[in-house]
Order: sequence, then C-alpha cells, then structure tokens
Amino acid sequence: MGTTLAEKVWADHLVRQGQNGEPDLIYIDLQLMHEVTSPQAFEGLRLAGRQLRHTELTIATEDHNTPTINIDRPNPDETSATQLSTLERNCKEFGVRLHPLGDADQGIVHAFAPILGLTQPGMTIVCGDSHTSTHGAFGALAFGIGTSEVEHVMATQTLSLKPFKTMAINIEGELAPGTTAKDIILAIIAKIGTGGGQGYVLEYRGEAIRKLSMDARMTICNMSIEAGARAGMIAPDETTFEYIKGRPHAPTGELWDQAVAYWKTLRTDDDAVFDAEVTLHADELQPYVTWGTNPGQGLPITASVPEPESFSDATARTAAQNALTYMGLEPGTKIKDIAVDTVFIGSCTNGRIEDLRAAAEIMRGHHKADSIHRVLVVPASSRVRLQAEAEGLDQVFKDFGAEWRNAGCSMCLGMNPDKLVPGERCISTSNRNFEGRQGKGGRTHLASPLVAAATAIRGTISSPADL
Ligand SMILES: CC(C)[C@H](C(=O)O)[C@@H](O)C(=O)O
Ligand code: SF4
Repeated sequence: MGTTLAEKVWADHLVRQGQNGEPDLIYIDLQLMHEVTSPQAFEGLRLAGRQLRHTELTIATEDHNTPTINIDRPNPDETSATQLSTLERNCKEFGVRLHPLGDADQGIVHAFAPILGLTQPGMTIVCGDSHTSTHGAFGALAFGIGTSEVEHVMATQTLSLKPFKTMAINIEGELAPGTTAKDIILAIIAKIGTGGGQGYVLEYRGEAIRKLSMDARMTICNMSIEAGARAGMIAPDETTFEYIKGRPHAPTGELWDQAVAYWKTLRTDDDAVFDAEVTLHADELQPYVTWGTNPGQGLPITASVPEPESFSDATARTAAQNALTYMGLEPGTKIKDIAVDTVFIGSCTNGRIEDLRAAAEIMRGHHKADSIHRVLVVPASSRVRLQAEAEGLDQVFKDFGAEWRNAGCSMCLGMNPDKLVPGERCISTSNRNFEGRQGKGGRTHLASPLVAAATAIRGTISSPADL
C-alpha cells in the first residue's frame, strides 16, 4: 500500500521508531521563534547549562508584541517591551539569528520565513505557535509546539511524537469570482467543526487547490489549527518551486535540481489510504463570514444569523446562544445587514502581498464609508510592506481613508496597542474570532480581504458583488 505525503515526510525524518506504542523520535529541520513562547525555553536551557544543538536551525522574529506605528519610539506597553528585550537578549546570548522590529526581514513568524525561502517542501518545521501549520502550504510538515518542546528542539533538534492520523480534504471544481482561499477554509471549518481535525494532518487536494497561488495556499493551511488539526499540507508542485526559486535561502545550481527532484516525490501515492476524507465543491462556495465566537460559526454571506434552536446538538445550541449574546446579534438578521465599526486587513492568514493587492483593487477610487470608524491595513511582514509601497498600494489605502501600518500581528490579537474597545465590531481577515481576541469586549467577524474591503466601502458586511 502506498503512503500519504505526511507519512513520507515523517518517514524521512525518523531518527528512531518508537517501540511498544512509544512515540517516535523525529528530526526537526527548522525551528521558528517569536517573543511570546520562547522566554521559558531559553531559561530552561540556561538553567541546564546547555547550548542549542544546531544554532543555525532556529530563527527568530518579533511580531506579537510589536507596535505598528511609531516603531522607532519606546514601546508604550511595559510588558511588551520586556518580552521584546528578553528575546533580543536571549538571541544574543545563545547566538540565534533574530529579525527584530525595524529589520527589513522582520514580520509575523509565518510570513517572514516563506519570503526568505526558509520554508521548503519536505521539511519538518516547528514553532511555539499554533499557526505554524501555514508552512504546510509548501509540502512541509509544520506544526505548533509547547514551550517545553521548544526547549527540547533547541537542545536536541528532535521531538518525541506519536504519528498523526491523516485526513484528505478534497476541494473539487473551481472558485467563482469573488470567492477566495479564505472562503474555502472557513467553509471547511464550518463543515467539519473546530474539533473535526483533531489528531489529524489535513492534506488539501483537488483541482481548486492546484490552481491556488502560494499566498492563497498559505491562507488555507494557516487555519488548519482552527479545525483542531495538528497540521495542514499541500503537495508541492510547479507553483511551489516557482515561488521558492531565487529566494535568499533557496538552493542554487546543482543543489536546486537535486532539491526539485526530491520535492517532486513528495506526493500522496494513488493507492494510499487516508484515515478520513472530506470533499467540498469550490464552485458552490460563496464568500464566507463568521457570525459567532469560534471560526466554525461561519455562513455564506447571503445567509442570516441562525436561530440557536436550529442546532439539533445541545452543545452547539448553547454555544450559538452565548455567541449571539456576546456578538450582540439577533437571530434572523441578514449577515449583509450587520454594520461594522472597524476593518482589519492583515495577519498571518491574509496579510500577504496578494491579499493587499486584492484589497487595494477593490478600494481604489473609493473612500471608506463615513460610518466606518477605522480601517487598518497591516502587512504581514516588512518585505510585504516594502513590496506594497513599491507598487503604490500604500497610497491607495491612504486615499481610501485607511491607516497603513508597519508589519506585525497587530489587531489579530490584543497583545499590542492595536485593539478593539468593548462593543466595537470588526470585520477581520485574521483567523480567530474568540471572545476578547481582538481586545476585551471586541466583536470579530472573520472574512476574506475582498469582503473586508467591500465592507469598508459600504459600512455593512458586503461582498465585491454588492458594489
Ligand atoms: C501567542 C501564540 C502562542 C498564539 C498561537 O499559538 O497561535 C498566537 O499566535 C495566536 O494566534 O493565538
Ligand atoms: S497574526 Fe495572529 S494568528 Fe498569526 S501568529 Fe500573529 S497572533 Fe497568531
């Protein structure tokens, strides 16, 4: 019997196979790092008097606690300032490469690495961050780990793990205009639920996936964790190789040819069997928007806020009831009738250059609705910011009445000054709509950059087709 892509990458990194139900020992090719989940790991190494096993295989950036304006001034938040200075001190002491705030390669951990060509097919990549699944878009086995595991990887370059189960997610057909990778993943999570992927590596396959750019594939893999999965992967193909070629860390010359030859073997065999399989038809998809407080509580934009009684499952019913109370929504309200205060375009889900281009395309020649309080456009990495500025997108955003910011996690989560105030309603291109996620009492509707941009023009949740 053949094997799946995930199983191939796993097998190629097996240091020692676990006996009698014990976990396997897996080699880790790359560890990415940020300020939030690294301090205790460094402290652990320090206390044990250890060094990194492979200093060159851990690379850090600053993203969660960084402000996105006045970055040359002292951080206004003391805790954030301490987090950042601690990372800087730790990286210096242990010799870890760091892209700090102000560096041209600084950015959200899941955005800066692919841009540098650090993320490559067939690698095992870890980070103390759940959205590490993003890197699976390249056919890497990439997943979030806890702080003690971060320390373990630093010390040994390995991890002790039980193999993941495999799930195929087939996306057949083609996306209609106005629908995007974000709608695919929101629809998947709405279908399988926030626990549907638990224990699995998801492999996204099918015609719609093959046609997606790398930026779009990253959007999909990014949110695998929101379905509860350990990781998400897409088999590498010409689109992948084309993206990597010529990037600073991409192999060159003969090594490039060897790499591509290996990467081409990284696909699920025709006779391989997945532990589970789900199919979705891209051509039937509409733009998706969440109405609740978990990423699975999403619906097509033309739907109405559901009645909690419509859920047959008691837990789902209570969850819907609580979500509606928190979100300040009445059942039966058309999603398109919901007025928002704030628009956030950014994050490791949708802050890449193609997302900004798509948003700018819609905003060009328009101005934000008067009822919209603020529109934040935040590039996922400093390279994306530079690229956008070279293309004049920053001017389009500014003319529109949006704020053009420096790179970072920004309003994706309330760990930096970009926060919602209680009751503020936001349409956001990020990946989590949990209570308080974007600031205490803030209300989040997840959507694509196209929907966010159209909403900024009309003031109520809208798709480009409504313009
Ligand atoms: C802070 C970090 C550990 C966290 C994560 O693991 O994902 C954050 O990035 C998030 O998106 O909630
Ligand atoms: S942008 Fe959001 S989801 Fe991504 S790493 Fe930052 S906080 Fe986490």
